[in-house]
Formats: sequence, C-alpha cells, structure tokens
Amino acid sequence: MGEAPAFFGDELQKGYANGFDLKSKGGETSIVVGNRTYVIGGDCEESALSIGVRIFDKTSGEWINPTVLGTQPKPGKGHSAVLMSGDRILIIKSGSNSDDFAWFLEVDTQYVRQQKKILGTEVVAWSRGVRGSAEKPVVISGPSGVGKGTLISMLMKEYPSLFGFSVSHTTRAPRAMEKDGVHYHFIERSAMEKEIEDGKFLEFASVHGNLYGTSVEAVEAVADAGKICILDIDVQGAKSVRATSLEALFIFVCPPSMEELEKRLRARGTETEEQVLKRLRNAKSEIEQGQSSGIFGHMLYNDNLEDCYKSLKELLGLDESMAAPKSSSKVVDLFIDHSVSKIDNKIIINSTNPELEKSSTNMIVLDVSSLKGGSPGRTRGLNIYTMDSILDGWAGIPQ
Ligand SMILES: Nc1ncnc2c1ncn2[C@@H]1O[C@H](COP(=O)(O)OP(=O)(O)OP(=O)(O)O)[C@@H](O)[C@H]1O
Ligand SMILES: Nc1nc2c(ncn2[C@@H]2O[C@H](COP(=O)(O)O)[C@@H](O)[C@H]2O)c(=O)[nH]1
Repeated sequence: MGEAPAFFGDELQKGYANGFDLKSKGGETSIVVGNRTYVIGGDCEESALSIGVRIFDKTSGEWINPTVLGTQPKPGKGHSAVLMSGDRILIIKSGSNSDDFAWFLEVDTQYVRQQKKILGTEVVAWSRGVRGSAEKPVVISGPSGVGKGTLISMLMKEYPSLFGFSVSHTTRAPRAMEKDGVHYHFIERSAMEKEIEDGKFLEFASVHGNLYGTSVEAVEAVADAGKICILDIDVQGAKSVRATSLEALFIFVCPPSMEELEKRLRARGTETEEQVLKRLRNAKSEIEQGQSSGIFGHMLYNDNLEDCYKSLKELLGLDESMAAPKSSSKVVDLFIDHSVSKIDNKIIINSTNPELEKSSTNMIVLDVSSLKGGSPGRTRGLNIYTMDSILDGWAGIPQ
C-alpha cells in the first residue's frame, strides 16, 4: 500500500484513452479490471530494470504492491495495454521485436488464484507471449529406475530441435556423471526452501527424502528456445502441475514387475543399499497412485526399451520428418508510435508514424484465438501477422 501517484484521480481522467478501458501517462499505463485499477510501468519496487505493477483498490481506497511472479519484462520505449477477458492484461511493448513485444499480466487466472492462496498475499504473474502452435509440455512420471530418464534421453537425441528438458532443482547430492545446470540445479535445502517461499517454483515435492522442484524459469527457458518442454517429475509433482494452468500431456511409465525394477535400480549402481530399499518401498505407492489417481492420461509399460520408446513416439505423434531442424521464425519489430484496437480475437496494431502510412508494413495483427497455457512460463499459441503476409493471402509468418 502507498500514496496515490500524482496523476491519479482527476489527472487520470485526463490521460489519453487508448481505445480500451485504459489511460496512460508518462511511462505508466492504468487499466481497470472490476473494482481495481492496475497501474503498469513507472518505477518498479524491486528493480528499475523491469516494468512495475501497483494496484489501486477502489473499494478500500488503498494501494497494493502485489507479489509479482514470473520473469518480468524489461521496460521498452513505452507500452500499450489491452484487457483480455478479465483475467489477464495484454501488454504490447513499443520498439521491441516479436519475441519480446507481447506480454501477459495475469491478474485473475487459475494460477494467480492458486498462488494467492499459497502465498497469502496479492499476486500478479507475468507471462511472455510465445508464437507458435502451442504444443503442450510433456510430464513423465513413474517409479525410480523404471527408465524415464533413458526414454527422455532417447527422445532428446532423436529430436533435438523439438524437445527441451526442464532442469529441476534438487537438494540431493550429484551422482558421478551429473553436471550442475544440465541434469539438475543442485542446491542447499535452506536456499531451496527460500526460493519456494519466494514463489519461484511451479511445483516441488519431497521425494525419497530430498527436495525436488521445477522452477518457473526452467519451464520458461525451454519455451524461449521454441521447444516442447519435458518434465521428469514424481507423482506428487505431476498432481501439482495438473492444478496449474500449464496444460500438459501426462504420461506414467510402469515397470514390467517389481523384481525387474529392483534389478534396474541395482544395476544402475547410483544409490546406496538403504536408498535402493527406500526407492523400492516408495515405488509401490507411486505405481498405485499413478494407475488410479486420474492424473495420467497415458500409460506406458517399459518392458522392452525399444518397444516402449516406439509407443512413446506414437503417443507424441512423432515421425522421422520431425527430427529435422525447424526453420526459424521471422522477427517482426513493433512500431514505437502506434495505436491499438481489438476486433474479436485479433489485436490490430497500426503505426501512427506518417512516414509509414502508405507502406504495407504499417500494420501488425496479433491473433490471440489459440492462446494456450499461461503462467507460469509462457502464454503459447500467439500468432503474429504483418500486413505483407496478409496481402500474401494470410500465409502468415513461418514458425
Ligand atoms: N526397458 C529397459 N530394460 C532394461 N533396462 C532398462 C530399461 N529402461 C531403462 N533401463 C535401465 O534401467 C536403469 C534405470 O533407468 P533410468 O535411470 O532411466 O530410470 P529413471 O526412471 O529415470 O529413474 P529415476 O527416477 O531414479 O531417475 C538404467 O540403468 C537404464 O539403463
Ligand atoms: N516433484 C518433482 N519430482 C522430481 C523432480 N525432478 C526429479 N523428480 C523425481 O525425483 C525422483 C528421483 O530422481 P533421481 O534423479 O534422484 O533419481 C524421480 O522420480 C524423478 O521423477 C522435480 O522437479 N519435481
């Protein structure tokens, strides 16, 4: 809570409307959602390097400084804001390129509501708009030693440009061949507990006596690389992910028998006898939960490795042609001076620079009809067209 900024009140009424329920002054934009006014921009409490957010609650007449989750956008050369269906605000950053100009400030999504309950504070969450076909992340669970890691390695090796691994945090000690930042982010328990408190994790769980968790940043890093995110997490983690707005494909891998599972765990040779026994005890309840909880839409039996890998590829709809590198997206720069309008699911951004008036590059269309997911991470499924591509028969920009 704090003092109202100088422009609020009468001056806010004088600010220019940007085609929506929006007023802007200096580097700040305000947008009304129900009985609240979100003031976006200006000084950020935590860092001058990101776009700040404050909320004015009309009912109480008080200012709120919310907990801001997700990677925050860096300030650009100004921005416009558009209210999207009451739960999120689209922020369009002037002068930025297509990988950075569309951001969503989530104010009342399922994820934000869930985090409000967990953190007990007012929460908003940033999520960057990502172009493309909005393919779902893949969550793979199963008891320790069943072969999740082996299957994931095979997938990443065959389809390096399609899949990216979400690198988890863990408090367990690294194994001989494991590299920090590649297999896991190895972290002290107290540091991880602090990061959990700070809302840095999409999910976390205590597994076989250690803490494991997927950070928001780990998922964002994969989406930023334009890849489908693969999460290797336990059943508790999968349950938590199901409760977020991250729409994912949930796969559970079963062993052919407990005897075979034990054989694989022992043959891997990475655990002490005590740890092997603990993991085997936990495996029983994990398999029960995996098969009965309704979390997992797909089951795989890892008896013969090659057969199981083939089933995984079928489930993911993969064929050989998808192993080829993807063509890169054309980058579009957003005009510094522009006006914004919304027609159904299309956001039309027109340049107001007179020099561009007659040019076919004076309009950009954001198609938000297939938005998927949301915070934490990225809002996928954003399509961006320029006037050129529209004139070319809506061919669109290659993804
Ligand atoms: N179908 C299979 N047949 C025989 N051995 C297998 C099969 N799949 C995996 N393995 C072997 O079993 C061991 C355990 O596999 P992996 O490490 O991939 O399991 P995991 O499910 O990732 O375990 P954790 O959850 O502990 O990380 C490895 O040595 C691997 O080579
Ligand atoms: N809930 C989460 N579980 C995780 C995460 N990363 C890994 N795991 C699971 O832990 C066990 C043990 O892994 P190991 O590497 O010590 O053998 C295994 O079932 C993993 O799936 C996570 O981020 N969250």
